Order: sequence, then C-alpha cells, then structure tokens
Amino acid sequence: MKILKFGGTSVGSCAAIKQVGCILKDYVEKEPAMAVVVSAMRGVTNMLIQVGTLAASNDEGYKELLRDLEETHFQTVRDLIRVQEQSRVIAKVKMLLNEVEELLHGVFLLKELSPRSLDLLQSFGERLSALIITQYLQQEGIDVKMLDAREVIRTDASFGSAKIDFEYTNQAITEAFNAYKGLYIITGFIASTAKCETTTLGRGGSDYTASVIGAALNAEVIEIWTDVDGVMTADPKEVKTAFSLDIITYEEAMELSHFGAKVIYPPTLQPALKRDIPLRIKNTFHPEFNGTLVSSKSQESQYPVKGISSIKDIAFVSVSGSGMIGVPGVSSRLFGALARKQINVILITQASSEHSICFAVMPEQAALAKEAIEEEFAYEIASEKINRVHIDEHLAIVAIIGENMKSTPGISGTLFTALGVNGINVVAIAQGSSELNVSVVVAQKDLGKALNALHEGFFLSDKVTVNLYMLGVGLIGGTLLDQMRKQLSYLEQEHALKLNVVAMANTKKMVFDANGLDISQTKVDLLEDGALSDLNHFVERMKEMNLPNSVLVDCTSSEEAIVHYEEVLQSSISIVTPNKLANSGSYADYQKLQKTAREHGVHFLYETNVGAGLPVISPLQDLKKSGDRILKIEGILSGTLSYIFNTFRPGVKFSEVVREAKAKGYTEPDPRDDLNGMDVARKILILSREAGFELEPADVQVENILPEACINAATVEEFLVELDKANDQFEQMIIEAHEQRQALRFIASLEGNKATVGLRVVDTSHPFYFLSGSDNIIAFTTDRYKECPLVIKGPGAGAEVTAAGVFAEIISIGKYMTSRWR
Ligand SMILES: NC(=O)C1=CN([C@@H]2O[C@H](COP(=O)(O)OP(=O)(O)OC[C@H]3O[C@@H](n4cnc5c(N)ncnc54)[C@H](OP(=O)(O)O)[C@@H]3O)[C@@H](O)[C@H]2O)C=CC1
Ligand SMILES: N[C@@H](CC=O)C(=O)O
Ligand code: NA
Repeated sequence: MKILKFGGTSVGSCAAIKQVGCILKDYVEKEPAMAVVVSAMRGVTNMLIQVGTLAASNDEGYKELLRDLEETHFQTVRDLIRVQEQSRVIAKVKMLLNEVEELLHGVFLLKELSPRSLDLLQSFGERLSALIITQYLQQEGIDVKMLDAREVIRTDASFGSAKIDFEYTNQAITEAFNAYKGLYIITGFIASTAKCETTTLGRGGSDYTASVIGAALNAEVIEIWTDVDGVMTADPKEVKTAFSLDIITYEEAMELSHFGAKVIYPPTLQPALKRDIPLRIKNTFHPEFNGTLVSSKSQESQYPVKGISSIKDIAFVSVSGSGMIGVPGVSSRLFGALARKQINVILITQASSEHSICFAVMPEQAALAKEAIEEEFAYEIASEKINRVHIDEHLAIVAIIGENMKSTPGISGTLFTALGVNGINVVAIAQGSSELNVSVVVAQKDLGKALNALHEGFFLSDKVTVNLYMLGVGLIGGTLLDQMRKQLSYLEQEHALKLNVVAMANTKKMVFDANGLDISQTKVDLLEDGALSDLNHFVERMKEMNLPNSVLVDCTSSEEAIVHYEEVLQSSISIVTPNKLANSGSYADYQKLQKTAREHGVHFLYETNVGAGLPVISPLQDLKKSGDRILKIEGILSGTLSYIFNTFRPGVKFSEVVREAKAKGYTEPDPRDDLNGMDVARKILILSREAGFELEPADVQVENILPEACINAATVEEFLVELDKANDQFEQMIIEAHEQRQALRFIASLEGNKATVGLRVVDTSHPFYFLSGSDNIIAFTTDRYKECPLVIKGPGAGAEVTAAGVFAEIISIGKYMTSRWR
C-alpha cells in the first residue's frame, strides 16, 4: 500500500488538480493499493482564518471575502467538471459553503472565534478540495471515493493542535480500508473528538494525516507530493547551485527541516518513523523526477554532508563571569529560568574554561531571556561573580548536516576554510556529540555568502564559481570580456571553473546581477540599461552583494578606483588589475595593500603592471622568495616607446608613429604618460619594490623627451597636434643615431636603490639593439644570475596580450579556489 499526499500548491489551481489527475491515472494502472491525502487549495486555509477573524471582529467585510472563497471553488469546478455535471457538483460545494456561511454568521453575532469554531471553520478547506478532486477524478474514470478523515482519526479536544488517540484511530482506519478496496481521497489536517467535534492536527497537519494513515496500514511508502524536487542540499533561493538529494535518513531530514528546509515538518514523521516506513518527497510539477527518499537506512554517499541549512536572524545571549567556573548547577538554573519563561533555546555553546555560556534565541525573546537571567542571578550579578548579560543581534545560524560526517575527518576543516577565505567571521560553534550537525553562528549579512561558500566546499568542490566585478571595459577590459566569452564553456567543462561576471561599469553606466550577466551580449548592450556610474555606489554594491569567491577586475587607469582597493581587500574581495597606480604611489600605500591582502587571505595580482602579459613580476617575486638578491634590473619596459623607436626612421614623421602606437593599443589612455617617461617610471618603481627596495616615486629620475607645449596641451587630440609641430626635433635625433649605426632606446634601470629612466643611444653590440614591434626586454642581474642575467623578452603592450595576462590571473585565483578543496 502506498500513501500519496498532495499539498496546497499541488491542488492549488485547476491546472494543478489536472496534473494530480494525470499522476493518479498513471499510478492506478501500476499500483494495486493506494490512498491519497489532500490539503486545502493553496491560500484557502489562510483565507478561512482571515474571514473568521473579520467576522469575530464584527466586520461585515467578511462577507466579501467569503464570496471570494466561494468564487475560487466555483471557478475550479467550472474549469474541471464537464458542463452537464457542473450544477450537480456546484450544488455539493454550495452546501458546504452554506455551512461556512452559517458558522460565520454565528461568529459575527457572538463576536467570538473560539479555537473550536476556528478548527471547524478551517476543516472546510480540506473538505472542499477533497470533494472537488473526488468529483473530478470520478469524471476522469478513476474509481475513487472520498473519505472525511474525521470519520477515522480521533483526537482529544485540544483544538488547534489535537492529540491523536492512536488505538481508536488505527482500528478505524483499518476498518475503513477493509470496507472499501478502491482509492480513497482523504481530507488532510482534520480529525474529530469522540463527541464528533471537528479538530485540526496543527502545523504540517496533512503530512501528519498521511503519516498516521501510512503507519496504521503499514504502508510500503508515503509519498509527499509538493512543488519542489525533494529535499535540496540548500535553500535554492539562496544557493542557485543547490540540488536535490536522492536519499537521506529520518535524522538528517529532521535536522534539515529544523534548520529551515520547509519540505517536511519533523513531528509529522513520527508515526512513519516508528514503523520504519520510508517517505518519498516528489514534485507534482516534475513527476518523472525521482525526488528524495527519506528512510532509516544510511547510505554510502559521495557527500558526507547532506545539506546546509540555516536560521535567519537570531539573537545570541552570553552570560559570563568568574563565578561560573567550577560551580555546579549554574546551567541548570540558567536554562530553568529560561524554560519558566517559555523561551526556546536554539543553540548552546560553552567553552571548557566554563567562564561563559552562550546561547541563541529568536530576537523577539532576547530581552525576556536577559530579564529572566538577571532575575535568576541577581545575587551573583550584584556581587560581580557574573557579569551583565550581553545580547548580540543580527546574527544567523548556518548548519551542515549529515550522518556520515562522524566517520569523515576534515569536515570542520572544509567548513572553516570556506568561511575563512571568504572573510566570514565565526561568532560561535556548536556540534552535537552525534556529529550529525555542526552549527556556526555568523553575522546575518554574511548568511547568503556563507551558504554559498559552504555549498561549494561540500558539494561542488569539483566546480568553483568565481564572481567578477569588472570596473572599466575600455580597450583592455573589453578585450578581456571577448576572451572570456570564448573560453567560458571550455573553462567550465575542462577546468571546473565557472566565471560569473556579476557587475560591470565604465564612467557612464554600471550594471549588477548576482546571478551573472549574460556576457554573450556586447558590453554596449549590457550597459545600456544600467544605472548612472558612481564608483562609491559600485563598491557599496559589491559589499552588499557579499558573494563568495569575489574578484574586482580593475581595467581602468583611474586614480579614483585605487582609492577603494583597501576596503575591497578588507571585504575579502581579491583584486586583479593592469592599473599601475596603486603600486606606484607612496611606498606606505603599496605596503598597506600587500599587508591587507595577506591579512584577509585574498589575492592582489598585477602581473600586467609590467611587461603586460609577459611574466615579469611573478619570476621576480620567485627570485626574491627563494632567497636570491637582486643586484640590477635593466630594461625596456614600455611597449609604446619600444614600438616607436623600433619603427621611427629618418623620413618618417615621429607624431605619425605615435599615432600608430596608439591605434595599435600600446599606449596609455593618454599617450603622454608613455612619452613623458611616467609609465616607465611607474614600472621600474614597481619592480624595485618587488625586488625589496623601499623607493618612493620621487626617487626615480625621469628624463622627459616631450616639449613643454605637448605636456601642457589640454587634451590628447591637442597634444597630438602639438606633437606634429615637434617632428623636426625628433627627426634630427634619429638622423644622428642612424649615422652612427646606433638606435634610440628608452631604458629603465635600477642599481642598488638608484632608479633612472631615459632615452639612450645603443649600438649593435648592445643586447637592446635588436628589438621589434612592442617588444619589452628585462634583464635581472642577481646573486644567482650574475655572469649572465636572467632575460625576459617579448611583446610588452597591446590589448590581446594584456587582457590575456589579466585573464590568466583570474584563472589562477579560480584554480587556487578549486585547490582549497582537494
Ligand atoms: N594597453 C596596454 O597594452 C596596457 C594597458 N595597461 C593598463 O590597462 C588599463 C586600461 O587601459 P585601456 O583599456 O587602454 O584604457 P581605456 O581608456 O580604453 O579604458 C578604461 C576604461 O575604464 C573606464 N573608467 C575610467 N575611469 C573610470 C572610473 N572612475 N569609473 C568607472 N570606469 C572608469 C573607462 O570608461 P569610459 O569608457 O566610460 O571612459 C573605460 O571603460 C590602464 O590602467 C593601463 O595602464 C596595462 C598594461 C598594458
Ligand atoms: N602603455 C604601456 C602599456 C603597458 O603597460 C606600454 O606602452 O608599455
Ligand atoms: Na607582466
């Protein structure tokens, strides 16, 4: 025998009831025996309570609400039942609704809705739905009969949450099922007393009905049909990657339900659990899906943690003081005082020092809890043996649940790593000795992030999602977007790395989507409907979205952007950037960012600051880390200046070559930053710092090659016009160099702690003579590379290579995140 229970949403509309009909048609062909328990149509129980409350407050408005209720049911009949049968069925429905009307009239006159009347009133919800469904199924040729559960389930008279008399009830159920071998449609939630007064079974009542009937008949399984795919690994509203579990134990189901998963209500499992009857949670709107089996059998699973659950918004009460150490009876008095005030304690922690006891309650009970404890320990508080009671609010509990956790080491390691790397502070920890549940208290604002981070750690360790905030989508940012677009599915499939662009901004617009922007669209389309750009708001939104595995990708050259780096890193968000400004300001600022990133366990990566996509900074860091000493750095660090002096020949206009470099994407947004030596100065400064020298910007000697008028031009366009006027001056320089078989090279050098940048002439014997295109060349002379320096050479500017360098660093963060779980 199978018991099926369809909840309010499953019978909430004509379409839903038709769907139930299809499911049952399928079943009756295969299943020799079954019974079906139904809830009231979605929203009807609440409407009945509301209509009763209105009537009791002598508000005539109840009549209108009653008409709505009538209409809901009449319309369902009209939609489900064939025209020629409609008036017959409507008459039956009307008879029940007349009873409701009479009852409400009485409530209206008496101005009182007793628990007893309320139970009777609510019973009409299930009686109406069971009636309509029975009529519909009969019309569809299924042999069914309605069973009003009040005929078989007997309770005491505790209206609202009545206690079942199992002896009578089990007997009555057996008799009813012996008397009729077809399919019963049974009203959930309702029962009656020995005096035939209608009662209800409390929260989760229809599940309880199914469970009671299942236990009485020793059913093979009880199927709870609802509107979700079974018990999920986490709340899918919070965790988009949550998936449904195949099989869990009763204990796991109870723990998961206690912490927020609303699929089942634990007390309703009790009768089934006692008889060891499995439950299956199924989705009415996705019937081919297997759902979740809840049984007593613990099964080997690839996941030791079965689910992640939470309680939003709790208050955490701490009681501490030296007078608690080694004093027996403190906790008994404490919890006794709370119990007397009916305060429900959700979680308790006590350190073995016994100096404090902390516990969680719902916030609305926090003040009462404080009062109860202060009253109980008035003497100890007055004599300072116990400090005052402290309440922390805006906290939440996150729990990981699973029977197999107890036999699997490293679970708490994963738990705390996932929280720690995302900057989530753990306020308290509790683990039951059954090891079925480990709970941690975190700030309410971190709850979503914590759930997602833990879900990734325990269920998706083979796939990591990195959330990217893209600031600046000009040449480099735009090219990066193009590169990512092409690689998304490859990275996901081959490297288990999902890149989610959750925000994007330029100077005009900004857009956000925590689920990920659709980057198959162009950046122009994506930004079109965005809000007006505002960097402060952008950073605020990043913090508010509070997503795990977050990375800011700053592809601007903006001073305003770098101002926010520190708070971004402090918010546990990594930064990847080609923007050199943050690392080339004061040494103190440079050091502060390095330290902040370290302290918050996040990455601050900027390989593209020097040599674009060429590996320059990371090899230098490796030399340093492995104990080498950097004696000298010499190089051509500007792709723009390299291109210009590799291309510029007598007879060619200098300003035209500069325009070409700009068109090829080598220059800074303002090419004067290249030509005035500033860009190179920044780069040698960054390298000097990475090499271990504490240089300030003013310590770099910069030789500028631009005439004054070019420097002072108001815009880039005006500058290029001024540069046209200076062509003769550059022509002269190149002619002289050529006559001597020499080349012009803009060289940066660092020796000791002396850094210089400037234009030099080199002859064919110099290693920097033979370069082409935007080549950079960097020579590191070190203790280990003394005779022959370590040389890195290759294209050192351009959109594709720079974006690729940024992309590689994003991927490296993703890989690091993946490796945390392995
Ligand atoms: N070109 C190269 O070879 C290399 C470049 N780099 C660095 O890459 C960075 C980007 O260069 P590139 O792409 O050429 O520059 P672009 O000028 O093409 O793009 C800059 C982007 O940043 C946006 N932006 C600027 N300021 C702000 C702000 N305050 N708020 C929001 N958005 C802002 C711009 O918006 P809008 O479009 O509205 O102006 C634009 O989208 C620079 O720091 C550069 O030094 C590093 C290595 C090599
Ligand atoms: N403008 C820069 C770009 C790389 O940093 C250059 O020309 O090298
Ligand atoms: Na580089």
